[in-house]
Amino acid sequence: MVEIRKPIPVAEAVGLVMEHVKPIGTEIIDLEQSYGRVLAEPIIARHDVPPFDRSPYDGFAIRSLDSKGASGNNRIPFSVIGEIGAGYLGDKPIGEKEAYRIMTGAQIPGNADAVVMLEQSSETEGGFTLRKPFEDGENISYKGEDAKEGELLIEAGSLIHPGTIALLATFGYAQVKVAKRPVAGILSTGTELLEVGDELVPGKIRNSNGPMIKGQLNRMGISYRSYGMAVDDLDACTSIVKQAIAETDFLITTGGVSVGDYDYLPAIYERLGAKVLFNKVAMRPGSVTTVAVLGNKFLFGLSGNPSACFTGFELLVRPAILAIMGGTAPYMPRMRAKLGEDFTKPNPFTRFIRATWTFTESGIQAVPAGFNKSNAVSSIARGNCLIVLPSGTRGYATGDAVDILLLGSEQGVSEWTV
Ligand SMILES: Nc1nc2c(c(=O)[nH]1)N[C@H]1C(S)=C(S)[C@@H](COP(=O)(O)OP(=O)(O)OC[C@H]3O[C@@H](n4cnc5c(N)ncnc54)[C@H](O)[C@@H]3O)O[C@H]1N2
Ligand code: MOO
Ligand SMILES: [Mg+2]
Repeated sequence: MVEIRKPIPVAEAVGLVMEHVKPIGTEIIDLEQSYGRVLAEPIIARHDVPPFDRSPYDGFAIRSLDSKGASGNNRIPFSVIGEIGAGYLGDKPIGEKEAYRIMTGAQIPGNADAVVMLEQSSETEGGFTLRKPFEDGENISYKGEDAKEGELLIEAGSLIHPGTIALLATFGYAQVKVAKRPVAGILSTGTELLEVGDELVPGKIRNSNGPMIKGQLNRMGISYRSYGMAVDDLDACTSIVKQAIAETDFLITTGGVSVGDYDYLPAIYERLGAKVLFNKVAMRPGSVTTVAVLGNKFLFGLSGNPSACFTGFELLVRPAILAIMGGTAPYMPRMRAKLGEDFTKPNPFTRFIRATWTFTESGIQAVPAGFNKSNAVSSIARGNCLIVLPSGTRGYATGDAVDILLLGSEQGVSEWTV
């Protein structure tokens, strides 16, 4: 008798996975290796930025009071007493109608309080003239205007991107405390599978899920151990899964999770004593996506169907990995878009359609990326988002407003909204 599985809503599946996340701990690494890692400490300004009043332009540092009354008809002459390039200091105080020639980034000297851009001056022998008055503070970039010492700038749990690295470098973090990265195990199951380099033979197909999952992990900077491909044999698969979960922090398997005669993952979870969180999700593709937990490790049983496998990874595995690393924005960003094509099929489950979003005159439009069944591989090679069509309606028409989830985005969001 075939097992009848009870589908749970996608949000519930995501919630169950997130409830079982165990943080992986932290380590200290070189700043230059930190791209893509999750910050394990907040960034608090160690000093003011900029650390001194400085010139935002190439020009002349003056005392504003000396420019009072300047106009086209009343040009005021200044004499230049020295030059300050960025990195140098002006040591003499500025006297009446005196100025330093100053370059962008240089510290404002003693009693100067304004900067005249080179373009705002007419150079003369030994100096320049002004044709407009300057205010106290005009063209000064003030100490602390960007960040004040002690200010909380970035929270722990944020993903380190190139801008974060710039901020850390500004405060002298040659090393930074980040979350450790879990190591994934990957196993593709299926007697029908050939290696990528093999010639096709009748009844067989090449393993595309294994390489795809590696790509999805690479995109996140997560390393993995590959356990290759396993034929559908319960004993052999059980021992590979056992070994894999002992050697890695979590295991992703593809295939063998449905109700077929050779779908052995459910039996393997039972043999290992793993707790199955769910084995049916009200989504398509990926309804058979199964997640189990053994000790503090996840066993992600992704579908063998390529589109379902891809979607299961993005919706359930990716946020779990980010949360294991303490990431506080683990979900794909969402936008509203106009559907670019009719989608008339009824929707018993929430549908995730691989699509391309573009910006058009009438706003953001999302067009499905072609053949969209669970077993499709062509459409996963196209597109940049997933259209979300909630269940329980009769269909969708061109122009309907829909949610889309952005794929491949470095920055995530903290709330699951589908
Ligand atoms: N009686 C039922 N049959 C099926 C159901 C169901 O509810 N009742 N669910 C269907 C759904 S939905 C999906 S999705 C698939 C899931 O199947 P499995 O996860 O068990 O995966 P397999 O049976 O191993 O393979 C399915 C399909 O995918 C191909 N495949 C597998 N591995 C790979 C790989 N590494 N690279 C490329 N393609 C792969 C495999 O050859 C099959 O065509 O079950 C439905 N059936
Ligand atoms: O798990 Mo399936 O992808 O819904 O066709
Ligand atoms: Mg199957």
